[in-house]
Amino acid sequence: MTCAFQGSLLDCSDESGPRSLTPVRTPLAHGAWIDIRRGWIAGADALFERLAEVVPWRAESRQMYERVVNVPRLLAFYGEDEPLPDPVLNEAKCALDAHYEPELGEPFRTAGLCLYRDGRDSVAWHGDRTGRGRTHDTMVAIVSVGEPRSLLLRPRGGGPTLRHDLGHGDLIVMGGSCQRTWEHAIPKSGKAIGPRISIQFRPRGVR
Ligand SMILES: O=C(O)CCC(=O)C(=O)O
Ligand SMILES: [Fe+2]
Repeated sequence: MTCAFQGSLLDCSDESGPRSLTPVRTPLAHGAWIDIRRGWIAGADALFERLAEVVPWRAESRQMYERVVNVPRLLAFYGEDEPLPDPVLNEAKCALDAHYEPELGEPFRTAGLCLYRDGRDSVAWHGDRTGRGRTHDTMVAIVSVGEPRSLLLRPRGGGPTLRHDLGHGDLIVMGGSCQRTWEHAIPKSGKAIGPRISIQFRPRGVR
């Protein structure tokens, strides 16, 4: 993928697309950290509408003991060579690479998309530990559009839970040892909550 946009466009907040990438870093215990950039994507509501429409959302099911249960969210996955479903996601990936590649040592390669239709959709506590995230430091960058949902983080060995409400173009990057020493979750909510889409950019071999 080529990055055909000028750095200065990033600061053009009337345009849709990523604004300047000026995250605030919070070090966590055990060598993990998170970066947060609120309202990173301009035009996030329109991006939500386009993604809800064009992405081929799939329901997944999972064997749970002797039952097959539906995973309570819709999913789509774009592998390394697959075109992303919206040009703003290309711009976001290029901006993430420009900012993080010197530290990460490699570009982000894949994009996983999740659609939480309402407060009943959720994802249980987990680390992105399929592949290299289990053994190596890495980064997972998540862009959120639509209605904010709480992303919870807690140390794997126990400790207080952190909570960040993410939506409307917010960016969070989980880095360092976060996928193996911490867990994250999007809990169900009993409130009437509108839909949210998250876009997770990951390097090769991290899932
Ligand atoms: O929706 C989110 O922000 C989190 C998604 C997530 O943790 C995952 O798909 O691995
Ligand atoms: Fe995850």
